[in-house]
Amino acid sequence: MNRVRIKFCGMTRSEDAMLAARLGVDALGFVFTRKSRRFVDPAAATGMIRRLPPLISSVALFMDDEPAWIRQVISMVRPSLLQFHGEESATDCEGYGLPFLKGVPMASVTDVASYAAGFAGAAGFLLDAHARGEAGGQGVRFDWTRDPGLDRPWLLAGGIDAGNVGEAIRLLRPHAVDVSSGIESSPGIKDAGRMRAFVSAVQATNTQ
Ligand SMILES: O=C(O)c1ccccc1NCC(=O)[C@H](O)[C@H](O)COP(=O)(O)O
Repeated sequence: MNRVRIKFCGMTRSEDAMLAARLGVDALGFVFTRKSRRFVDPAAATGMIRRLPPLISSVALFMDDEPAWIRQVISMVRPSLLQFHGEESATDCEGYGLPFLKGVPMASVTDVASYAAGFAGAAGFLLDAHARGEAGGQGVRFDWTRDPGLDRPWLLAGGIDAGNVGEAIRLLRPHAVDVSSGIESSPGIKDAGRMRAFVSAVQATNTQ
């Protein structure tokens, strides 16, 4: 069975990013929409990313942001991937020449496969609990008995933590899990113990 990948999202501090790297996390998300409580300045994110060891993906997250801002962030940060969390169209998402993930607002989307079909160029999808127009990173989960029916890679997000990620993986077998609130002491401030526990819980499912 494939190893389930891990993405930590909403990184704002270098010490958290470095610990995530040591723990073997596959991807780190940096939130560049000012709608977020986890907004990080692109210069600060660039510094964090440059200190990371090779082969860890950096993901730049936006939500209905101005193209000029997105281009500015890309030219400074040089992320591996983009993540769009709002009402961006497929054309919007494809316009930057980088692989991208599209967030799926599960509270509003009943047919996930049809939604995904509208984004043929997506590298993958991030299924999150919130409704259309709402920010992610709320620590809320969706109904994990819903089969998304996707034949492309997707990340499970929303309300996962060390205590429930094992159950989530067993039920859904996502390509990856994405967590923000579940490893934090407050928005954007990651907790070392919660990060360690989360990675251990995911690794335990990889040996089952
Ligand atoms: O994290 C945010 O503040 C945020 C704001 C606006 C749009 C998206 C946002 N986060 C998206 C993510 O990828 C989160 O990691 C995902 O929603 C899971 O969050 P959580 O339920 O807190 O683990």
